[in-house]
Amino acid sequence: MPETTPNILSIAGSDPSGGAGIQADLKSIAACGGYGMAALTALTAQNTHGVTGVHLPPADFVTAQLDAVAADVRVDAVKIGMLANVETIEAVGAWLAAQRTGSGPAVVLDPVMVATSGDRLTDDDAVAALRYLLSHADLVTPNLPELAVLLDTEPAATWADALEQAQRLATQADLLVLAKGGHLAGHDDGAAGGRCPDALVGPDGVVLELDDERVATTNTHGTGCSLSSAMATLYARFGDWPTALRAAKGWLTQALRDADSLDVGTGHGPVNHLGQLWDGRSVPDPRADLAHWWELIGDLRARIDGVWFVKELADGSLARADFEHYLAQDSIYLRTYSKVLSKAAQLAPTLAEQQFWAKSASECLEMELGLHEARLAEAEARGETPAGPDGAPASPETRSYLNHLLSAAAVGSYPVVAAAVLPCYWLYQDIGTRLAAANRPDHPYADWLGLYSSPEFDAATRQAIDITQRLARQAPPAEREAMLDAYLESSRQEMDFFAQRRP
Ligand SMILES: Nc1ncnc2c1ncn2[C@@H]1O[C@H](COP(=O)(O)OP(=O)(O)OP(=O)(O)O)[C@@H](O)[C@H]1O
Ligand SMILES: Cc1ncc(CO)c(N)n1
Repeated sequence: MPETTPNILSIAGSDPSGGAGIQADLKSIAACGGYGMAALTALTAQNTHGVTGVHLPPADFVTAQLDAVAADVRVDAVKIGMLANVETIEAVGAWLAAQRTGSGPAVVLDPVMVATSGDRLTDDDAVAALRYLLSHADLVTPNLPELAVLLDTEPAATWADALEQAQRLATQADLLVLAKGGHLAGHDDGAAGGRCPDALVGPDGVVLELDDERVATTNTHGTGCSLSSAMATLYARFGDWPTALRAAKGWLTQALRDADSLDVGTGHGPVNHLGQLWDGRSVPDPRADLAHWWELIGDLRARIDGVWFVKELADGSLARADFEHYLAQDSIYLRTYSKVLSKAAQLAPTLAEQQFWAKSASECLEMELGLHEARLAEAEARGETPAGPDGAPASPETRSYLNHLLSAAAVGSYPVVAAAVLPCYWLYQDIGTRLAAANRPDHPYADWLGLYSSPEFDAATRQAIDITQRLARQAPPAEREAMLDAYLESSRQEMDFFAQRRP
């Protein structure tokens, strides 16, 4: 593994049937790429039907376990589960307070109160102490009944209520809340076709909402334990909570899909924590996911639609002189962009990819000829001759975009070149779809807008995305970072290109 493996400490109770508690935590931590450690706060006698007994070690022995670990091991993140009574909560709180001076470990608190089976796992008088413990956590992961108890209110009946309650708790306790849809009313376990939303909510509202499928299984024992330890591990690996949630949710949903291939007990069985590893799949890194890259430029995409040129081209108010300036700059751009695509063809390891880039490079030149003809027509309409493609000077914006692409082509690897050329396909295709939709027979640029969207260009864009996606997944972290940097810079340049003004 190229990254340093993070050390994750679970402070939780034992479930001897292995589906929840520290047993679930250790499996989840391992599945998500961490080194798992566990300090026991409670022993439960438990199976897939419920809890039949609880035995608690003295609180100072919980402290002794925590001190032994901390005296020796760097702890990157802590997941806290079942804390059965006030003494244990206070012991863990005091230990956390000592750890969290300066840059201590990230802390995920799963405020376990009731098992999936309905059995109570926490004393009534411990609730106030748990509220106090929130001050030592970065993220709290209550299910809907626990969220309501922490706020001293009724459980949310709708997802909108749940988000509102989560924001209230985030504001009160000044931390992130992971609102979980597992208990959403009207969503019985096993119901097919339903959704199972989760959301990260901060004091200012929803940070990330994921609405995944609800897996039709009754084997959901320990999902809360598993999710919270996955969050601790993936945060330690990736360094931010939304990325951790994307990865954790994807992993957990698959572990639920794989759950029925286990045969553990006759009640609510466990999820299949390690099934993905057995199948040779580790938790995919969301930072290598191009859908995530696309979201990273969400603000920029929204701004492109508001750029004067795009707006005026769409509504037809664009001045002819501005249109001509754009045609001239686009000509210059395409000539060099075609060379960069040829570089991608030169670097491509397979015949299919070499052919794809070479064909794209050639199509760019055909498009350039089309632009040239359009400029001739514009100029002829005014009785002038336009500057030839080799004569028109590049604007500062055009030059800046091309310099970026040329430096990627000069020093970048094949994956970096692919990432650098991608936004020109993807953003153009995206804007083009909307521009083509704005077309009408009497539009002054009707012919032109008609060119903006074609099934061929859509297919080429899809292929460029697929190639880059495969390269991003295969790239080691440093190269993936370089790919993302090149992609983000090209996206900004694309925006500035559209926004440029005629001198
Ligand atoms: N049937 C399901 N399909 C997909 N995801 C599910 C399903 N049931 C629960 N989840 C997910 O499991 C996680 C835990 O949610 P839940 O609200 O059930 O927490 P919990 O009650 O703390 O769990 P536990 O069952 O361990 O007590 C959430 O990410 C939730 O979306
Ligand atoms: C030990 C333990 N911790 C947490 C839960 C919550 O699922 C459970 N059932 N058992």
